[in-house]
Amino acid sequence: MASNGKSTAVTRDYGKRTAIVTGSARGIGKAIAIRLAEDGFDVCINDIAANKAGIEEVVKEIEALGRSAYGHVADVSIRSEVEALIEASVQNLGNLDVMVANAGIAQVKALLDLSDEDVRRMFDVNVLGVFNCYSAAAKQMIKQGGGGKIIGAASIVAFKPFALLSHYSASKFAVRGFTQAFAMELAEHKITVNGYAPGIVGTAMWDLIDEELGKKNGSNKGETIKKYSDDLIALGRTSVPEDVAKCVSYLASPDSDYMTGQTLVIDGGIVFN
Ligand SMILES: NC(=O)C1=CN([C@@H]2O[C@H](COP(=O)(O)OP(=O)(O)OC[C@H]3O[C@@H](n4cnc5c(N)ncnc54)[C@H](O)[C@@H]3O)[C@@H](O)[C@H]2O)C=CC1
Ligand SMILES: CC(=O)C(C)=O
Repeated sequence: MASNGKSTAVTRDYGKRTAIVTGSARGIGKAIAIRLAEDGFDVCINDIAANKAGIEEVVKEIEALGRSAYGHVADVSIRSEVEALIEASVQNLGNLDVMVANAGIAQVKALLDLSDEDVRRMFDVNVLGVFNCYSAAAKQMIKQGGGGKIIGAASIVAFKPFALLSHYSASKFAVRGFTQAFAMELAEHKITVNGYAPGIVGTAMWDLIDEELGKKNGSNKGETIKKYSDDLIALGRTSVPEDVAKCVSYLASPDSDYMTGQTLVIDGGIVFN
């Protein structure tokens, strides 16, 4: 309170900070990258080669906010590409403070129809991809010696699977498991590791899920996501990527310094733990 009795705004300057967000050419990753830039981070935008144009657009949007941005194509399922991503980000933007392992894929298929290749691909991207990001980021942060924050994309299906999304759900359970295990082993290096668990977010991923579930239950485009949202979400609307970005902003900020090993549900009220 100022001496004239009026409250004064608290401004916090955390100095130069950088973050990498994987799978950030679109969707939730893009919203996280933009939110972190608004929070004062310089941001490395990563995605696969097919989304190079998206990477370039997000880089421009962040630069227009007055922050530095650097775009780098890499497939998170390949360890050497993740190592090169981190090295290039450090070279272009400076030391790594926050790694957001956001990239992921989904597939709608009945459990008994899944091939080895379906399961392998899902785990390569969603589990090995997160493991590669967590572990390569941790090594970089330990080398830097100043701690850091590692954050990964889980889902509400990491708590309770959705039918026809079984191998996807299992991959997100594994993300939650790795998040807890990495948190235990990295605490001594002052690195926190947390996850975020969105619910039903209107992105390209749910366009695909809506279309595939619709084919199975005879619904038109847009009807399945509407029905799931109406039936399941207490707050009564489908999530937007910015809902998730606000949660990740907290996990990336010093406000979450005393939290580690947690996976925060941000779903408008579907799963109640
Ligand atoms: N949309 C939703 O309702 C929910 C999404 N999630 C998770 O949030 C994360 C982001 O999802 P969305 O933005 O909805 O998906 P999206 O499909 O719109 O975006 C995912 C991005 O990751 C990229 N990507 C895929 N494989 C990659 C790889 N091997 N290497 C690098 N980048 C890769 C894609 O090219 C894409 O740009 C995912 O991990 C997803 O599983 C979790 C819960 C709900
Ligand atoms: C895609 C996803 O994780 C959900 C819960 O919809």
